[in-house]
Amino acid sequence: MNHTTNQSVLQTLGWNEHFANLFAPYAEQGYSVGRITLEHKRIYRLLSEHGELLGEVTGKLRYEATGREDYPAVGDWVVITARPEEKKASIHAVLPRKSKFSRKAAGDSVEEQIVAANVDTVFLVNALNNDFNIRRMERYLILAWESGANPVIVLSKADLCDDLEQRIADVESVAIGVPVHVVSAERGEGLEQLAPYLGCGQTVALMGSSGVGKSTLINKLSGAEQQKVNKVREGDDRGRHTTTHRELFQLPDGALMIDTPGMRELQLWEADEGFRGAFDDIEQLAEACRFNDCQHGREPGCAVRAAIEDGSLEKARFDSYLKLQRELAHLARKEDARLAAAEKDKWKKITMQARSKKPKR
Ligand SMILES: Nc1nc2c(ncn2[C@@H]2O[C@H](COP(=O)(O)OP(=O)(O)OP(=O)(O)O)[C@@H](O)[C@H]2O)c(=O)[nH]1
Ligand SMILES: [Zn+2]
Repeated sequence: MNHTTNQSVLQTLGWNEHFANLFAPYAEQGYSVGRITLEHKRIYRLLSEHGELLGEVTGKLRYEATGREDYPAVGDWVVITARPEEKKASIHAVLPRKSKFSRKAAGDSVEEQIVAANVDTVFLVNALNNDFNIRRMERYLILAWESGANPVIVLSKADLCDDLEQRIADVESVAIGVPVHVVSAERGEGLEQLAPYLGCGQTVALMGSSGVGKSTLINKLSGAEQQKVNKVREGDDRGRHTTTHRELFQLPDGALMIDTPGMRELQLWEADEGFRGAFDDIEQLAEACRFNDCQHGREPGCAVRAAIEDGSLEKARFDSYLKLQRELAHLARKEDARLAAAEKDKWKKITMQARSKKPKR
């Protein structure tokens, strides 16, 4: 492959100048680059200028990793040496992420797990039928603002809604400045509004609870025939067909869609910035409180309570603000405890090493 073909293959995967600059020092040393489409037990599927490869991280990367977040995630650009004849690659490094969605890793450990990286736009999907939930939307907005991707609200199942105006007004009251689009995937209505986010090389992720219509939407955006769009059929060496699962895949118009199970059930992870972004209205009100550290309880001169009393701030939104704030504070305390334990552990190891180096008497 000549240089221009390589570049154009990468561009269809979302490569751009930003990543090219980060990659430059590696390029000089002869490394290639790939984009992760699937992770399973630390085996990675990736797309590259050499086609699709199975990747494994090098011992050096593993050695230098301090936590799960240092390993590749779906959507990551990784520095590789490719062995195209074996369809394999060694993964040497992960390029710094432009955006990332994190959640607490499963189990008791308090560890960050990245479920999607380098997402340009996240579609926050909420159904307009009985499942409609404005409080859930606030939670998704925190995650979106924290991630660094641009949130876009997609209100689905428009065909099942008869008070559309009211619903849109409700959404706009919590999603200040966020684009809102109303669609019915089933009827194929409103989907053209999503086109601007789905240009060639753009990466889009879907977030929304079970049953809101994410799969239906993906199917519609992928063209009608494909039932399960993230299952791509392809021939293997023996000419039989095998089904390959991917969590990052290309839509016909050239966008990259990320649909990981992790995105579908994202729990809050540390999100101070995201919290401030999602509750910018309340944060701004709070600036007018008499006391800097006003808790908006019984303090005199509280601008937030005044806004609730005069009806300009909804009580339910304020309650939600407090609840999410508590949840994040709880998470932060657990994380602090984990860091303290890790620090203690480290010193224990160092002390033990020092002891073992002492000459035996
Ligand atoms: N009336 C109506 N029904 C829809 C629409 N979109 C999806 N549905 C239906 O809603 C149900 C759930 O849709 P899915 O696309 O499977 O939802 P999902 O978000 O992918 O759900 P999970 O896979 O559980 O996360 C299905 O029965 C769809 O047929 C729509 O625009 N209108
Ligand atoms: Zn106050």
